[in-house]
Amino acid sequence: MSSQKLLEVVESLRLNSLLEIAKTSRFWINLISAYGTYKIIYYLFFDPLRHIPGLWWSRFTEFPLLIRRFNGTQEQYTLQLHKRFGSVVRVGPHSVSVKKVVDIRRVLSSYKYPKAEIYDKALLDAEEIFSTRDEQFNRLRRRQVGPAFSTTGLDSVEDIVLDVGSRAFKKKIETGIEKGNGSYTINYFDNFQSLTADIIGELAFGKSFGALESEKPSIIRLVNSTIIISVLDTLIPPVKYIPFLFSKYKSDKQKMVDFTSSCIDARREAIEKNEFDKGRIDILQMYLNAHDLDGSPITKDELIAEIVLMLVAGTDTTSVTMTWLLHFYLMYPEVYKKVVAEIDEAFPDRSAIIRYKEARQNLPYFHATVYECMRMKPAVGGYLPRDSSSDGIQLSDHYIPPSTELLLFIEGAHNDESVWTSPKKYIPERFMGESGKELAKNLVVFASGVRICAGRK
Ligand code: HEM
Repeated sequence: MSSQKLLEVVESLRLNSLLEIAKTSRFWINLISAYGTYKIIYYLFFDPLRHIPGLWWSRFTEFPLLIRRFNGTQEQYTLQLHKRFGSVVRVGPHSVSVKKVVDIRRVLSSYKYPKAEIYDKALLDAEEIFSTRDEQFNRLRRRQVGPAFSTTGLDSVEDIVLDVGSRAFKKKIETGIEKGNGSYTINYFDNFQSLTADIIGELAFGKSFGALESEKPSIIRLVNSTIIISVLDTLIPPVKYIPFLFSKYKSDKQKMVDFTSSCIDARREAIEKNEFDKGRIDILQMYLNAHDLDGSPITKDELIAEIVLMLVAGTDTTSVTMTWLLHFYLMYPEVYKKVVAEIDEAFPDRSAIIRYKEARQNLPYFHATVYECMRMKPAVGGYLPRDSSSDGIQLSDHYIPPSTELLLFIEGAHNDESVWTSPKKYIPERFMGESGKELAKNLVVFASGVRICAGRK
């Protein structure tokens, strides 16, 4: 027998005996005990997050938190955890929830603590301003689109916004009341959603979607499908490669892309034919004028991704906020009466449309009610996940080691007793006067710092 053959026999014998051992229950009991012992020793003596308070399971898994995310109780649950454990709470093997405004603002103040890995999955395939974790890329995009959100930019489109927004909505309600002989039933969330989509349509796609006039606006379905299929692609990667799975959502997403592409072409054509108003500074125009880091114009795929992102980022956030504001007015009629009295006094002509600057200057109480609404019901609720960077970070009394996911808890910040008195109560007056202006700086409804919401104005 050659030495090679001998070696093969010995190998197979070893393998066979190993397989025999693996068949015994004792082997598995020993293996599990060894793993358990290793984990216990690790979590007691070596786990870098072992000093952060939290429930015992958080050392092993984030699963219980995930369940609460899906059943819609994450916010109340995390608030309870903070009440019990303090301003920084461990909620998973590598993640902590952060509640204090001062800590959250510190993390958000610089690019040193980038968006966490979860953002890597963009809405469409191309990188865009929101999901990028790259500082240079984000700076570039913010610079490029910035003029569209500046005071000059917003002034240049205010009439368009008023036309597709306030005037269109007023007309719809008046017509409805007329047709209904003085009575008109309206789903205000749906209408706010359509109205917001139409405005973003004008600013980012170059035309209103006509959603407000439609009974069942297809653009809302396309946006929702795009979000759903993008989330499914992220959670279950094979979905992307099996054509018949969730085909309706996939086809809607493709329609969304095709539609956006046709809007970009239409604007380009209007520019070529000199039919475009050069004084108009909007999102689409800013991106059409922009160049990438290497000096080349933004590609069509990148353009589409940026434009669709604006619609997704702006529609539900704004309409949910408007809906909550109306809810608060209904729940607190005395607040509503004060708002109406303030408007009547500053703008006695009820048929006139109030412009942004006039409202800003003359309606402090109205603005206070909006701030208080956003404090209590932030449209982007839950967590903003960030990475603790390669140096780690000191937050309140805790040092958070590198590579930890910092879950910046918005409702937590908006209920931080060191900042807000009686945080559970709706008190718009807290935002009045000079002290109110200072207090408003503690709102993180639009995040804060370098990645603050680009569309917050
Ligand atoms: C009440 C309305 C809105 C709220 C509460 C809101 C909230 C936020 C928040 C919390 C973020 C940070 C998200 C994170 O870091 O994960 C954000 C980012 C962003 N928002 Fe808004 N948003 C609103 C409206 C809008 C509108 C109308 C637009 C555009 C038309 C917009 C565009 C963006 C963009 C582009 C970013 C990404 C900025 C960056 O990462 O540099 N948002 N928004």
